[in-house]
Amino acid sequence: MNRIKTDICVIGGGSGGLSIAAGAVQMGAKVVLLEGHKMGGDCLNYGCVPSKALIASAKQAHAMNHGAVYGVGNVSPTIDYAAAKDHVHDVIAQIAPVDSVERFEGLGVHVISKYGRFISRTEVQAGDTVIEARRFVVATGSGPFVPPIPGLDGVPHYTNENIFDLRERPKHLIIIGGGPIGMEMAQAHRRLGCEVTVIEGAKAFGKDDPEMAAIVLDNLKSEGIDIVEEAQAEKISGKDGEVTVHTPKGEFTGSHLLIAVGRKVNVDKLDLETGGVAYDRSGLKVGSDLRSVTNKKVYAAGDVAGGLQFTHVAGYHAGVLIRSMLFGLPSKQRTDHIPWATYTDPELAQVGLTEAQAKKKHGSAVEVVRFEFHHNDRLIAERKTKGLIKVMVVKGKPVGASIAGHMAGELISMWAMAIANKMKMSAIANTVVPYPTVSEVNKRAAGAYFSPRLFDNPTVKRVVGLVQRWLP
Ligand SMILES: Cc1cc2nc3c(=O)[nH]c(=O)nc-3n(C[C@H](O)[C@H](O)[C@H](O)COP(=O)(O)OP(=O)(O)OC[C@H]3O[C@@H](n4cnc5c(N)ncnc54)[C@H](O)[C@@H]3O)c2cc1C
Ligand SMILES: NC(=O)c1ccc[n+]([C@@H]2O[C@H](COP(=O)([O-])OP(=O)(O)OC[C@H]3O[C@@H](n4cnc5c(N)ncnc54)[C@H](O)[C@@H]3O)[C@@H](O)[C@H]2O)c1
Repeated sequence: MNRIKTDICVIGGGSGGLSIAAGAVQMGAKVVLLEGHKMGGDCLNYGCVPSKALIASAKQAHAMNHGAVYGVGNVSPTIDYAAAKDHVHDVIAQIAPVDSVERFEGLGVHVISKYGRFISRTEVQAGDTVIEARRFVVATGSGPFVPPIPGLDGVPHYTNENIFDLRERPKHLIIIGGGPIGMEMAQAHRRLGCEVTVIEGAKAFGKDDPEMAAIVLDNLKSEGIDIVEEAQAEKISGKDGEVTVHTPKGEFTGSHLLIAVGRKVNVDKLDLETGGVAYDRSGLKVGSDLRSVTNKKVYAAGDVAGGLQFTHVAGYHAGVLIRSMLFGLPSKQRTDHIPWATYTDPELAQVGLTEAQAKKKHGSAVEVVRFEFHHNDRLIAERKTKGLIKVMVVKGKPVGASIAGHMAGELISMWAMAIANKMKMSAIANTVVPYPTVSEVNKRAAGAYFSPRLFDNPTVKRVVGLVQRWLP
């Protein structure tokens, strides 16, 4: 058995683990990184990257079919589903070197391509190596949760781990789960020529503001996606090529089945009990400093840390941990400024509190300002006018923003910056943005906050009247 002593041992080479390893080694720490499967983790191999690449194929197909309104005749594109998957894998391959063993070894990280498990409170074993570290970071991510629905075991089905390898185009894809994975995949497949049915046990986009979700859902339905809400999948039957999902709202039969009902954290290979690391179904039990509540040598990052499950959150955790592990400085995570976006068309994005959450927390102190996308000149030119921004404001400061519409995922960043830095609405209103850009919707939302204060204010009118009489 080999033995290694190191400053930091990172378990998991996905979004969180790689950010921590790269940051820590470049700042002078000795780092060992354990990855039992593919470097880059879920985001690169089975998540963000392949899903956004497939969405890009779908967007292209949709554009070809919808050119006439711009004076460019509609054409019915020839869709080669297998070639779209080649594009997906080519995109993964282009990004993979950044996350590769070679790159990390080049940075000075000792990479061990094995799964790690705790063999004591201070040691982890990976293959035939025992690593003793001053600090461990568990960044083992999550995988698809496959629910125990009767009959599912006996029927072929897909998850995010194998849908990107499917090369025959599904005639009719049934998706169980109307969260971000289900809805992104639903629209991508619909636009690539599949019939699509989404079966959702509660409300689709249930974590988002219902008014904003409705804007996106209307569009998805108008593209021909059948979305059945409040229809819990209770039983599955069928065989290869003909799968039936039984729900209280009826039976739905398709050719292929995708399961997208949430995530299960990866803790089973870790032997956390032996490491004295407490955990539950949502991940390691950590404080706001991301440190295990039962073993002070152990920290968590990313999906396994029990909070929001996004790549940018895993990256943010890396920053929080580096501050505390490398410099010994107090460092806590915040969650009020974390944005997220779902990359349907139109997109759906959120940061901070939704309208309902803001009203619950701040009562009558919250003011909600709105701006509809169809007033934006650039969006009119692009014919992308379905959309709305709502900003929740308390004492002149934004506490949340919700956006449904073209480029919502880009637009939300300005509000994430404002909330992260406790900026006032005036900071957005005072910013000059180029005309004609979609970003003007942000400024117009801030303007909507000040308009009544300036234009419907009798004192302002009186002052202006007086000044005008005296000015030469
Ligand atoms: C279909 C899909 C689309 C998504 N789209 C987006 C998006 O657009 N934007 C976004 O922000 N997020 C998106 N996400 C979420 C995002 O992928 C995750 O939040 C992110 O990958 C979490 O990073 P992580 O480092 O926590 O875990 P992961 O990236 O999953 O990495 C964990 C790594 O740990 C390894 N591992 C596990 N156990 C061990 C062990 N015992 N020893 C050694 N290695 C181990 C695994 O093999 C894996 O490589 C998407 C997810 C899915 C499924
Ligand atoms: N654009 C992005 O950033 C992006 C994209 C995809 C995934 N993700 C991440 O991955 C996570 C997981 O996504 P997800 O969509 O799998 O999960 P989710 O938890 O967001 O949604 C799952 C949905 O499945 C429904 N459901 C559960 N059991 C059901 C059943 N038996 N029958 C019918 N419906 C059922 C739930 O009501 C829920 O609406 C997200 O929360 C997010 O953190 C992010």
